[in-house]
Amino acid sequence: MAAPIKVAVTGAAGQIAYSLLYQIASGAVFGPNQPVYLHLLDIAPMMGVLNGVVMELADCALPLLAGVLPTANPEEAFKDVAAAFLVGSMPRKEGMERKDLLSANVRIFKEQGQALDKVARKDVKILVVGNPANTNALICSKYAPSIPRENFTAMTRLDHNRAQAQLADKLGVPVRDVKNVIIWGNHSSTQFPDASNALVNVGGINKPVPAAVNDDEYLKTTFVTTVQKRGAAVIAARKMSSALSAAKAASDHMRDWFLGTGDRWVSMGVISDGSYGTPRDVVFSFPVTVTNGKWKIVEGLTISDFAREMLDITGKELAEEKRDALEVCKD
Ligand SMILES: NC(=O)c1ccc[n+]([C@@H]2O[C@H](COP(=O)([O-])OP(=O)(O)OC[C@H]3O[C@@H](n4cnc5c(N)ncnc54)[C@H](O)[C@@H]3O)[C@@H](O)[C@H]2O)c1
Ligand SMILES: O=C(O)CC[C@H](O)C(=O)O
Repeated sequence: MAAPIKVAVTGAAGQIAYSLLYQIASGAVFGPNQPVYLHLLDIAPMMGVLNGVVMELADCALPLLAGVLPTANPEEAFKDVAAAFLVGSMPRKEGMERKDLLSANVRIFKEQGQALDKVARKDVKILVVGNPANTNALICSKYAPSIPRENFTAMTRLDHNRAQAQLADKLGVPVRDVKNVIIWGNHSSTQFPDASNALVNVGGINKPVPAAVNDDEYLKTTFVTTVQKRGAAVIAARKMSSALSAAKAASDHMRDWFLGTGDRWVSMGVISDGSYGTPRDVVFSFPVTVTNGKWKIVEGLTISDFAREMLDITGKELAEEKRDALEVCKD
């Protein structure tokens, strides 16, 4: 058995963490032979609730859980961590605009970037879940200059999983038989869910999804808007933002980053190098593959005129969010 790794989860008393912690502590993320020591961060008024979560984790009697540290101090939470799930921040409620979140949440990621910079391992892998996730990841990285920028990622895996599930449903196949959908851009309603390179396994042979669906209009309209608006639809139905599916997506993202993507690509918000004509230095969701713990943007895909337009819209929103966030962080 390997030595335990320290893993931080922020917003640990919240609803996403309530599903996520079990997945991490049961081995679903770092593998069945990797013990974990959980560092759980939340704000001081939530320490009572957090202690309840700590009790429940103990009561799960999980063999891979080497220990738990609940804390309200970011520097304690991030000390020597190999992985950090940055979930803690305010979720959007019905009636709130996503932009309302930016000023409320972006400061949290400035402070946490500074703490990570001081005390985390320099090879720490950071996944930002808290919204606006892409821009929060960018800000966190900006305030942690001693950690490589490629170690900061934002979660678009939930959108990726949603897109895969929509296509599987449309084609009447199990979700595992669809691969290589892409979420481009921001984790927001400007994201571009793209099925043009997706494959479906039919009788052991991979076929292009566009040919199998045979309905371009659906792929450009209903498919795109359903995925773009899925988070809002869950909020409207549950009166709370998605949590079970968000936790599953966070597990998928970190597992694939640590253990590799195999024969499929996945969507991750990563620092843009300008690939596919996107704005540089924003956290943009691309198709990536991962080997030996390093992600790489999938290159050489054809971008249609329709896709170009969609990539430009979401890129413009990210550039605007970056400007607004830097303004908020000035003081
Ligand atoms: N990227 C995605 O796909 C995705 C999907 C779903 C939700 N989200 C986002 O995830 C975030 C969390 O959602 P939730 O449903 O778990 O919310 P929640 O309100 O249930 O929990 C959030 C927790 O964060 C804590 N918190 C607030 N400020 C903190 C700070 N400075 N440090 C540490 N903890 C802090 C709160 O006390 C609370 O316990 C929201 O921003 C939500 O919009 C993102
Ligand atoms: O606030 C939103 O619009 C969405 C919340 C969450 O990010 C999701 O995708 O389910």
